[in-house]
Amino acid sequence: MSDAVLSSADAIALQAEGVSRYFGGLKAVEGVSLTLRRGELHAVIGTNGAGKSTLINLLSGELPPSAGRVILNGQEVTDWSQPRRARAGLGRSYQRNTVFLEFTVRENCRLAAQARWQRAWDWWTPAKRCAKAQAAAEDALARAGLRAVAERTAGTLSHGQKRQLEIAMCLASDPQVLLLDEPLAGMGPEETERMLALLGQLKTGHAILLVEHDMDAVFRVADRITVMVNGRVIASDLPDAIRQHREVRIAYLGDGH
Ligand SMILES: Nc1ncnc2c1ncn2[C@@H]1O[C@H](COP(=O)(O)OP(=O)(O)OP(=O)(O)O)[C@@H](O)[C@H]1O
Repeated sequence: MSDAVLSSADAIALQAEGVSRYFGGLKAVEGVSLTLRRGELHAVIGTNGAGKSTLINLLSGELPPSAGRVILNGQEVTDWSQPRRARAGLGRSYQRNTVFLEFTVRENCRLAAQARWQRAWDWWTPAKRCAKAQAAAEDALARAGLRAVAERTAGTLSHGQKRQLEIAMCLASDPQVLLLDEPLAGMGPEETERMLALLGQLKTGHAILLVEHDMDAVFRVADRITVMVNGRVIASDLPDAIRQHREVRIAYLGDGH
């Protein structure tokens, strides 16, 4: 079959088709299909161990699926490595902090940008002379609202600023699709507000898949919500419909009324 998958809507940025991942006998992700559109923030929620991070790993290419297909911008990428998917426009952030604490905010962004364009490089050229990576890093710093602290050592940032920096590092690789794993974890109210504002802005130019436990935040920013329980999708709909969804209320929100 041809790599090119015909898509009726150009707006579709990323698709999972019947994606599964087994760890021995454990079905961590089972037959998940999901569509992520440009300009959309699509949240994936579910209880601990529901398979959300595993799903992100399958989409980003960090884990191969046991079954199913992943399609990025109309092209099947199931067999592509994570770096190859990143070069094709798929960016991700992690639950754990991946910032280099001893480097400045700007240096962290430049490193992330360099990873994106390394193929086009002469490795003997010092990093700071790579104009494309520099420009991408500066743009990412500005979009993430971190210009004022660009020269600060990352280790001196607040927790919320570090999470913002992670988003900036993701943006520095110039992705069209952002996979964000719990960007609000451990944030106070003010930091949460700042991050939600940032996500709202980023939505315009990106397709965003957000895994998040903060339900208030999810229902405020999400255009669509997919609910996972025990590796499976039990509902995928607009936020208002998810709120009313009986199975979701029983399985996840804790009541059936
Ligand atoms: N590398 C692995 N090897 C074995 N089991 C794994 C592995 N990664 C995840 N699992 C298991 O797969 C299931 C789904 O885990 P996953 O981390 O995807 O859930 P999650 O929804 O992201 O949970 P949380 O909200 O707690 O982060 C869990 O039972 C977990 O223990």
